[in-house]
Amino acid sequence: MKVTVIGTGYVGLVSGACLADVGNDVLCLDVDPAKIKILEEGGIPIHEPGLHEIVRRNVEAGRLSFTTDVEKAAKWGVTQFIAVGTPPDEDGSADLKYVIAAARNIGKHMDAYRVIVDKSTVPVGTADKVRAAVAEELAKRGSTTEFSVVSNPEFLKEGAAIEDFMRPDRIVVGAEDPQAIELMRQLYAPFQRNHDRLVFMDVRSAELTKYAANAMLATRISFMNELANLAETLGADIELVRQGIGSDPRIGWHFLYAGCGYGGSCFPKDVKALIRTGSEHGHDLKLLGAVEAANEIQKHVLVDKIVRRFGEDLTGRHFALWGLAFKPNTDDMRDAPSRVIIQELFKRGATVAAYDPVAMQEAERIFGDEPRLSYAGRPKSTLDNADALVIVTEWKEFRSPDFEAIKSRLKQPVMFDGRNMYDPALIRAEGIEYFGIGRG
Ligand SMILES: NC(=O)c1ccc[n+]([C@@H]2O[C@H](COP(=O)([O-])OP(=O)(O)OC[C@H]3O[C@@H](n4cnc5c(N)ncnc54)[C@H](O)[C@@H]3O)[C@@H](O)[C@H]2O)c1
Ligand SMILES: O=c1ccn([C@@H]2O[C@H](COP(=O)(O)OP(=O)(O)O[C@H]3O[C@H](CO)[C@@H](O)[C@H](O)[C@H]3O)[C@@H](O)[C@H]2O)c(=O)[nH]1
Repeated sequence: MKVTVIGTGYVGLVSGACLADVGNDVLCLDVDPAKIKILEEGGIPIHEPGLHEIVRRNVEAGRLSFTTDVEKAAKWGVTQFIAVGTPPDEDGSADLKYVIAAARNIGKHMDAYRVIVDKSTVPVGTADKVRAAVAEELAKRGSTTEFSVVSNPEFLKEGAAIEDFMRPDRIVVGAEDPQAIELMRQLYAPFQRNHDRLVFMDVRSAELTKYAANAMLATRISFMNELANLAETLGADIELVRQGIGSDPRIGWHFLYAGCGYGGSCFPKDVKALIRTGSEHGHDLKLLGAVEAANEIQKHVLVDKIVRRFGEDLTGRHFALWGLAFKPNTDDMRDAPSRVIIQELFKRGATVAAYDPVAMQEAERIFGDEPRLSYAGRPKSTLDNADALVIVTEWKEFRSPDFEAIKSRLKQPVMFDGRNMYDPALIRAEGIEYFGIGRG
């Protein structure tokens, strides 16, 4: 099938590459010429494990190409995936300007039946807006070309995006037009391993399903974070509590890790957008308001611990910080807790030496030539003259650190572990003063 994917970010590029990998002819469009140039030259604008290889393979096979030409893109695929960003607007609602611009470009140039697939995370009712925008552009040029609009939200996680796309738990498709349903069934047939993963529903339910999933996951995390803070005061260990409740299949093991807050490009913005959708329709989603508020508090928990240990005024203090990305295996720092932690340390007069396996370039872009922030090529090199080590992202390479180096190179052996990577008893036995999240 000829497929167009609009937007070559984390979702668009992964979707385009995976759809090409199962034999489709995919054209990826982006309005950012710099991104397309990188892709055309064989590079990858983002860090996502396995993505480079799959892109390279499909470009070489002639199944995957890139363009900034909106007309070519609209005329290419019978399915047109919209996978552009939907960042929060000032009022918290999802800003649909990129989605609508993409839809208009399709309407301006399409010359045959098209299935327009909303893959971006968009509020309920967006398919109607996309349909109206396309219809308006067609009407302007007197075209009666037919089209369908389908909702097909994406559930991939950064860092595991290829695996998630290739072996999805479910593929949600909101569609009403039988021709569009059949096309989506054909397109996704190669991704259905041993059972049917396609869940067909009406468009509005599909749009809401995406927000429901993210809001539920964010709720679990905020619940565990609040409980961790309570556990700490009560002298209980949240890690043991996690093990105690996760074994109940009604609760399950996933997404129960307390930490220094959830970040990324999805949970914060999607929780906000769902709250906003609720209020627009007369529903005060109190639970989600609390989820969001608890997460804001949680992003400050590590600095609160640092202040309790070193005092409110951190002038002259220097901290080693491991992990800048919002989670491991990505260079994404959108809404990353590290950003809040670093700013809060600066505010109190401290300086920071940071290490991250892949996100340091992104941090340089965000912080510019900030003199209070330096970067090290290795985790150990951040430790020299630092008052304490602060761990913000649970990269695998931090799992078995060199405790001797931590003890000898820090001014005093103090560790703040924002992801509960270590057993407090073992770290303390090493002679390191240890502060985790909710560890009794
Ligand atoms: N990142 C994730 O893990 C993830 C997972 C599931 C769903 N989503 C959702 O998918 C959507 C995309 O997210 P992302 O992280 O891939 O975004 P991103 O910011 O990484 O990429 C979006 C891309 O779209 C391009 N773009 C914007 N307007 C365009 C237009 N009119 N035509 C062509 N290209 C255009 C931008 O230049 C950019 O390259 C969002 O709605 C997001 O909520 C993201
Ligand atoms: O037990 C947990 C699990 C995650 N997190 C944090 O939660 C955030 C989000 O993590 P994760 O969900 O793994 O990453 P994303 O790539 O943001 O993926 C989420 O958001 C995507 C975009 O909508 C969805 O497609 C995915 O299904 C959904 O998991 C990160 O800051 C994690 O550190 C915790 O604090 N505790």
